[in-house]
Amino acid sequence: MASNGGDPPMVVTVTGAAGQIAYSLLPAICAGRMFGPTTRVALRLLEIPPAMTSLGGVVMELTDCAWPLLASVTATSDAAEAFAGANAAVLVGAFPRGPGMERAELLAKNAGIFKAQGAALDAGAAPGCKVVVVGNPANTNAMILSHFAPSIPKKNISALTRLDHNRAVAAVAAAVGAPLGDVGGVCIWGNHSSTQYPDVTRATVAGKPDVNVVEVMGGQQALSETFIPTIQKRGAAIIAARKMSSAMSAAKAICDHMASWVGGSDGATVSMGVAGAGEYGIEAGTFFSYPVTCTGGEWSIVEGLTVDEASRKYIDATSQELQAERSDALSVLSAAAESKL
Ligand SMILES: NC(=O)C1=CN([C@@H]2O[C@H](COP(=O)(O)OP(=O)(O)OC[C@H]3O[C@@H](n4cnc5c(N)ncnc54)[C@H](O)[C@@H]3O)[C@@H](O)[C@H]2O)C=CC1
Ligand SMILES: O=C([O-])CC(=O)C(=O)O
Repeated sequence: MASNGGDPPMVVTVTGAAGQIAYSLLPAICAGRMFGPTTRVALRLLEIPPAMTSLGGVVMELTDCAWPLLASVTATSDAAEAFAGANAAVLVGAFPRGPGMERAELLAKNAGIFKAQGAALDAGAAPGCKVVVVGNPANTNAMILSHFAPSIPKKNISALTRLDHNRAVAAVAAAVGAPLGDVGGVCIWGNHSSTQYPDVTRATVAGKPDVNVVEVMGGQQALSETFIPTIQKRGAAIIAARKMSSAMSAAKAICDHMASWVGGSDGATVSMGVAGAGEYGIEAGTFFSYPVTCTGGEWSIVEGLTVDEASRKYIDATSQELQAERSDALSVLSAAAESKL
């Protein structure tokens, strides 16, 4: 991964910086988990005014950690200040869902945040700024953000589905009794929601070419009845248990997402919510989770995969949900924006 030892630090904006994901994420960034062990970072932390006192405490803690890679910290409730010169932006700030809610129900609360922050990014981000949207509903919020940030290339905006990917990899590794790092070929298709399709039909185990992961996991019916709904509903299970949504695992996934994107995925397939060009029959421009590889700071959708009939049904269902969320976003946002989204 690139070093910037003698260069100006990388400007990294994190929104929702006083929230629970950020509390796990910020130390991981400062420890080099996102941009590597030699890249210094200048953190720009954005919060809403009522959370600024709490954010002040987070800043005190970051300072007290004495991170060698932390060049500076700015805490602000001004989006223009937070995004000015950003080389990377992690958009966490949003309302989380509570027990019994679907993520799409957050749209009415969160759409306005991504409209405003899209405009602020558009005005101030550094050229080449890489953006990951975490706040839910993440795919649709990424679409809204992209619309209001027309100067930022769509390829530089993404939605986080790496948490779902990591959940699926962990489940496969446990099922086949292999180390996590040996599992490959797993991916998440579609929306970061309960319609997502965690796909293990091409999963492999390094050094064990004879292992058929689908068979070891009980065959297609068992996948449909157990594995797939377990991954789809994992976020809800965590909320039911913690009374708060996932945070530690979300922070880890955000670091993985950015580390793969910036530093490369070493040929491995990972999952990112990105605006494709119509691959696999998905409407072009939809922020859809695809299997991707990353190299040279760019993601590429893995093309030419065979999609079996069962997989196609799941992919179509999650695609339809995203189209419905898009319509909901249209009705939530202003009439002026509606005609163009
Ligand atoms: N894509 C994914 O895989 C995941 C997404 N999430 C989502 O991430 C979001 C944040 O989750 P948590 O950190 O647990 O929530 P949290 O409630 O602990 O923290 C969110 C923070 O965002 C702040 N905030 C609200 N509006 C803001 C704005 N306009 N600008 C800046 N900050 C703002 C709040 O003051 C709060 O401190 C939620 O929408 C949650 O559903 C959570 C886990 C995984
Ligand atoms: O489920 C939620 O609302 C939080 C989240 O996105 C996840 O844990 O995947």
